[in-house]
Amino acid sequence: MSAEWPLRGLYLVTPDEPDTATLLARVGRALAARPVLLQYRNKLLDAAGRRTQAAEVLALCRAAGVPMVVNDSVELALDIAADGVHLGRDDGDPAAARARLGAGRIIGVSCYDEWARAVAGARAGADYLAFGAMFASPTKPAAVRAPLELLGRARRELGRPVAAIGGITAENAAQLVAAGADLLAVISDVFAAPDPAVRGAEYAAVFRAGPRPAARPQ
Ligand SMILES: Cc1ncc(COP(=O)(O)OP(=O)(O)O)c(N)n1
Ligand SMILES: Cc1nc(C(=O)O)sc1CCOP(=O)(O)O
Ligand SMILES: [Mg+2]
Repeated sequence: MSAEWPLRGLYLVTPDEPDTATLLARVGRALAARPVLLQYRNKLLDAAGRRTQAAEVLALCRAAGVPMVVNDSVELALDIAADGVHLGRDDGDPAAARARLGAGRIIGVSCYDEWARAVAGARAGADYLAFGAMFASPTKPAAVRAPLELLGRARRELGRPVAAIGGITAENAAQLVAAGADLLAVISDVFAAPDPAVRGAEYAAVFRAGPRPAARPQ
């Protein structure tokens, strides 16, 4: 399936849940919050376990009409026919990923706190550029912190949707959207909540108040 453009809204990233039934139950609730994008991410399972989970999460996303990207692996994205991939500094070259995936699939690139990575990612054809960590992250406590100003600068100068990640909560989300974030990438605040559907739905109001979306990259 293709993503709705411009990409703007809640972007859910799955937690490291080893039990597939538990993960699917949590994802099922979270999808009820109508995220614009979901990333399958698991840093603990082996490749076979990740493939099984990713394929099952993709089926839930398809049923909900939500595009799903895979963290780290172009091969896994191709294998299960996901909607794209998210690549960090250790995950391969975004331009090579574009050559493998073609024009229709989503490629997101981690930029951390580094402007040069954002410029290179935009040149390589990334569909969105992710900055973080914006706040202290329960999932990645050692992540480098990124200044809020990078969000607005990327939005103004690079013409790509901008994702913010790291320690985002429904309470601190508004300042990120006001600063220029199009996508709020969230793990703990939604997936550790008693009901991910209820917590996820709290993000909708933040986007109604924020700046206008960035144009789709050419
Ligand atoms: C939306 C989004 N932004 C950043 C990341 C982090 O990617 P990376 O640095 O490759 O770290 P891991 O997620 O692989 O641990 C992300 N996954 N998603
Ligand atoms: C996967 C990831 N990448 C980050 C970065 O800064 O690049 S922060 C992060 C974890 C985000 O999880 P939570 O919403 O629980 O803080
Ligand atoms: Mg990675």
